[in-house]
Amino acid sequence: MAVLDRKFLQATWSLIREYWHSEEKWPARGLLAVIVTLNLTYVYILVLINKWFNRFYNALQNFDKEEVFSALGEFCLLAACYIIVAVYQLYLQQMLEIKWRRWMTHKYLNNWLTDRMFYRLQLTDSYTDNPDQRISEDLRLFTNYTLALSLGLLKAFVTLVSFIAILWQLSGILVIPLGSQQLVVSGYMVWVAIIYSVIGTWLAHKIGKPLARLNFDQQRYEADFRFSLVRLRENSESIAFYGGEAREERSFIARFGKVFNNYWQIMQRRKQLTWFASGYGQIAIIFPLVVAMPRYFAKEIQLGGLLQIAKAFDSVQESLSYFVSSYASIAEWKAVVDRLTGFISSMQQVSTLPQGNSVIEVGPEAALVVSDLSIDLPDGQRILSGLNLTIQAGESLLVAGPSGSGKSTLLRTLSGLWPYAQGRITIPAGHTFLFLPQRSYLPLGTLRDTLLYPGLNRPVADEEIIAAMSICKLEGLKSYLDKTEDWSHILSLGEQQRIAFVRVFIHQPDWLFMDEATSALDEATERQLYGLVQERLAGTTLVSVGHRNTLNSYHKKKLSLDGRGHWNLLVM
Ligand SMILES: Nc1ncnc2c1ncn2[C@@H]1O[C@H](COP(=O)(O)OP(=O)(O)OP(=O)(O)O)[C@@H](O)[C@H]1O
Repeated sequence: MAVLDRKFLQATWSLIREYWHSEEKWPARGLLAVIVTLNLTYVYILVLINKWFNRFYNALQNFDKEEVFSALGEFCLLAACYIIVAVYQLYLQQMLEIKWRRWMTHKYLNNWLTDRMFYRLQLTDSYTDNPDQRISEDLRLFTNYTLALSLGLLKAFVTLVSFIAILWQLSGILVIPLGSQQLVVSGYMVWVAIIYSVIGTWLAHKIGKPLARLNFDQQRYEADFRFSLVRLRENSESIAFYGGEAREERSFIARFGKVFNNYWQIMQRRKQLTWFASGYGQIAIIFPLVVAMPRYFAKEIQLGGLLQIAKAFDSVQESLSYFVSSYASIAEWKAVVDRLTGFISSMQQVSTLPQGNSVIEVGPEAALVVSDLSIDLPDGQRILSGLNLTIQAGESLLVAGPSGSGKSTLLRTLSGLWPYAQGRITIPAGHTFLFLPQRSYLPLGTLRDTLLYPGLNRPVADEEIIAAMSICKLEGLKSYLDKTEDWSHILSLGEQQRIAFVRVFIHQPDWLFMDEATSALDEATERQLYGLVQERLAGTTLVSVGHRNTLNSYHKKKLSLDGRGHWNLLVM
């Protein structure tokens, strides 16, 4: 099967092997062993039921009442075992699946969040669409398909071996007269089943091959469509102000158009596959009876034998046709593996790029020393060239310059986020740093969680939080500390910026970097907050980015950037 090529199998194996060699390997392997045993038991019960058919129908044909009732008793026993095995087989398989998924999800989340991978992925060219979907959806599908398909394959194989033996015994010998010669075929029903299944598999492959690509695309289009809807929800107010509904609707319709068109192609393919698979399945019901009938009419076998042959043929044919019946699932599984492999290789590619913090080192001085620092854009354009700067602890610096001149990018570089920088930045050992972006991030959760974000390694009493809220003029919100809301939609931009100042007063960092952190506030509030920072965090070094002239008076030095690489440092 070209779909299951060597490269795909290698990629799948490298996805699979991690869990089975992890710290959870022994419980997982134990559980798998139980599931495999149940699968084998299941096939064994099927073999017993197949033999039972012979006994029961022969008893019926011979009007042997006693034997019929005894066979019915045997059937009850077999059915009870069958039910127990079927229930636990599925239950334990699902248990293994969710444990495997949990392990993979934790691992992928960790990889995505370590070394700011989530940020660096979107900075680089190595574009991975919807990483969130890789983690939430594809890992689920991967564990589900991998277990279902591999256990299905095992079951098909064991069924095949068991029933080929039975079918071979039951087939007897077929003698085909060829003129004056005779062709003697042993186990002819086995050969018929093999030919029937090989033709079926080949045809299913021909018809179903494009499904792998189509399923891959479908997942991506669905995710893009969903993501655009989420963006509307998140930016509802801006869109409503702009009156952008018509533009949004056009874009939704265009995205959904891709979902629709791709699904339409999937439908067509599935229709062809269903035409074929159901026709193939129907023929399989009658085909063995017809082929085995000559021996029945020749009175070589009884009715029970005929039915047993038909059932055995069914089992052999069904397991040989495993690829036909699971073609759609295999195609989807391949799409999932391709997406996960793409995601992993993007992460690997990004991890080989220089880290944003590769220019940063820790030094003994209580100062931040920038030596010969140059910053580029991802396309190689230089926006800052050869910056030399020393900020002593306790000093204050304002970074100014026209919009787009690279002020925020300088802050990103100082915080170790921006990978396109050369030179050296020495930061003081043991000092704490806090960076406030222009748009304060408000996580989902209670107001208390939001105010303490990203968390402290000491307990913070409510009194301390409320005191910080009061000086930032947010005491009106103190009754909402335990309320869970989407705060970024409720609070005004100015309130959100004041929340960032509450964080400053609670975290009390040694170094505070603020990127236009007061841009949404009136000048009086800005003055009050800067005054409070100078008064209450007297030892804190302040580095601000901003346009307003009012900021000049809170800083001792001013660094001006022009966005073409030049810079100028002024002591005020
Ligand atoms: N992830 C990115 N990929 C490509 N270019 C980027 C990226 N981030 C920023 N830039 C570009 O870098 C330049 C500097 O951006 P930056 O945000 O540092 O400017 P700024 O001086 O802070 O502007 P403003 O005052 O408007 O906030 C801009 O031209 C911007 O388009």
